[in-house]
Amino acid sequence: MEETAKISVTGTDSNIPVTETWLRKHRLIYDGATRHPFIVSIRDGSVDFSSFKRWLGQDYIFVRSFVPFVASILMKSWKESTDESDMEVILGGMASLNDEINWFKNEASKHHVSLTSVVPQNANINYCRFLESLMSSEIEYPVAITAFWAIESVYQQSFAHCLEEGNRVPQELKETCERWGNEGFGAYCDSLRGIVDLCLQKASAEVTAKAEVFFLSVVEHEVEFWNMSIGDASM
Ligand SMILES: Cc1ncc(CNC=O)c(N)n1
Repeated sequence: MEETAKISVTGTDSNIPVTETWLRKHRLIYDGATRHPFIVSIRDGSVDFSSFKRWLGQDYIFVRSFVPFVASILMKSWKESTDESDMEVILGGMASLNDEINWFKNEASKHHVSLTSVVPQNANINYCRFLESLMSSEIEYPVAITAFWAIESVYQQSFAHCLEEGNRVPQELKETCERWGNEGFGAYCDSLRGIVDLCLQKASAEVTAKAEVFFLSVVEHEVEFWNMSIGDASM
């Protein structure tokens, strides 16, 4: 009882960081993204390789749209952030995307996936459109950085879950899991989370409420993205 009484609905309780209140409040939907059947199948080794290849090709397209999105966050942090170190965290994220694009090309050739002939599927198109809408100058920095943290953290938690004790990840997919599930990427996500919590501590209730809506949208888009990867017919 004590515990629940402390949870603030608006996220303005200064004792509990906003991201913590959201993760408690939206636990089920969040776990739906980080424990999706596609992720579970990678973890237990039952993954269908055609699903993996589909994911690989689609995610390459997503990551290419993600780069200008991160660039727009960098711009917003330069204009709107009160903390100089934000820019360095975001820049670090951008730098790793450069490496990531090369990794995708290399991985695709290993699995005989032709990246130039991948046709973006609906879930991907919708997600990329969503990213583009967040690049608008109308979107406040705290809202945009919230979405950014959520996007990175769903991948980090999903792939870190694959690497947990007792996993049966196929050899060919270990590197993929390591890419987002490694400790360094975890620390980077924690830094982003810290930025979000600090930003929202200072933000208005209106901006905080808007950030929560976008947090949930990210989680929903991530679920749709995994659904698309396993070839869900409803896509
Ligand atoms: C659909 C999706 N969400 C998050 C990430 C992780 N961020 C950058 O790589 C990703 N690659 N793809």
